[in-house]
Amino acid sequence: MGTEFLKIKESEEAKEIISELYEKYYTPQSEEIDISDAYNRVIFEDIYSQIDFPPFDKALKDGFAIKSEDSFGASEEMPKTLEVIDFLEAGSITEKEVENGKAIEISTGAAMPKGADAVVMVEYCEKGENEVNILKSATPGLEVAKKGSDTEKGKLILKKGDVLTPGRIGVLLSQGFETVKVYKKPSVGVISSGNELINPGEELTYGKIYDVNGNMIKSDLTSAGAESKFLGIMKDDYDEVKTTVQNGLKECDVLICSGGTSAGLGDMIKHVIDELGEVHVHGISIQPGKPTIVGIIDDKFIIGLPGNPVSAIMIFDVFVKPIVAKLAGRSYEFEKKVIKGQLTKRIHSPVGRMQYQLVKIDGENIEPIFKDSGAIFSLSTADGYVKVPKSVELIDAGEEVEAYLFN
Ligand SMILES: Nc1nc2c(c(=O)[nH]1)N[C@H]1C(S)=C(S)[C@@H](COP(=O)(O)OP(=O)(O)OC[C@H]3O[C@@H](n4cnc5c(N)ncnc54)[C@H](O)[C@@H]3O)O[C@H]1N2
Ligand code: MOO
Repeated sequence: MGTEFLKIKESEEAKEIISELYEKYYTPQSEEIDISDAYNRVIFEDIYSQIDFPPFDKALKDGFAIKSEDSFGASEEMPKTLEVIDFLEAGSITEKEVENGKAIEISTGAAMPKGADAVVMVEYCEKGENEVNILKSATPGLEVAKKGSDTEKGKLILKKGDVLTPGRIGVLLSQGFETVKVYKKPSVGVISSGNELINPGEELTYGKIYDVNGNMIKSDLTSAGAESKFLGIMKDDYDEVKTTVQNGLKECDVLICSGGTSAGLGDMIKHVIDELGEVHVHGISIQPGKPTIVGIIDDKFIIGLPGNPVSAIMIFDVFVKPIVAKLAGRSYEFEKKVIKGQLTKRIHSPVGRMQYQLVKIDGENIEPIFKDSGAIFSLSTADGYVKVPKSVELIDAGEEVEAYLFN
């Protein structure tokens, strides 16, 4: 088996290759789901209002529906007295019409009766047996929501790509939608590889370590909008890697492996992809994450993340998450925010590799905290990273840098 990297790619070149492969092999899919399951899903096509909302002129307060002109000049000292001819609850209707000198008692949410153009709140009325004293003058339209005043039939109410928040689900419910067409969540499988890896709950014997990458990457995939599955740990055994990869690809749109990507004896992923498909990237000129692999098998992405957890999550965040998010309809949510500040400590970076230096941010202070690619605790305290260009060996404390924030 060969042990050499393919030609190492620059970071931007690798991104372009990934993006071209995405365009060639992937198209976002949709599915119709029940509105009760719609929370946090992404709308697949523009949605137009099917009805006016509110669908009728609606009373906004409990009180009396009147002709506003009948109340002009009314006050506590000089109330206007009107005959009460009916009572309207929300959901009920009446054939009676409000004429001059008449009123209909009305509940919040009821349809306005014919003839009335205002509601006087019950607080400004004195109710008698069959009549009511109006104690305050009402303007036309007072305490009435006109039909279609919130949204008119045929108006664009939600756009393709909108994430379904409770408020947006509320809009769909007000329009009577039972189902909604959303982006189908891409199914993405994660596999960890390495003879040294053990599952949580297993005894930690000498030389073994707990698997970090599997469920760490799975959780980040969930945040990108994927249906993510951890498919377990595989040993550094060619046949086991091959079978696990083949089975994973049957049930997933994208398969992500970690570990076994570099040039060592136990590093099988590249050879398996060579046999089953094609390796498009092996090696990116960045730190951490140099041994990254991008391949295609059966028209699907197979990604080999470096085993070191910091490298794995950084490579996932920079190169893989954006395409998964795009397939899930949420790419724009993962555009990186950039802030400027001063470095608190000097950064050393390897010449010839772009470095993604983990940083902690405190106001204008940007503190480099990258130790090594296996130091998971430093990752847990990082707010983002600073990109150190490959030609730069050192950035001094006090210099201004740009930090890219994790989402
Ligand atoms: N001769 C060379 N050796 C290495 C190179 C190189 O270019 N030439 N690159 C180094 C770099 S950089 C990295 S990063 C690592 C990545 O290699 P692999 O992807 O083959 O990863 P492993 O060797 O399997 O593991 C590396 C390290 O990470 C730990 N690990 C692996 N998987 C997990 C996991 N799921 N959870 C937690 N920790 C994990 C593993 O135990 C090792 O300590 O290669 C260098 N070598
Ligand atoms: O890419 Mo490795 O991640 O430098 O440690």
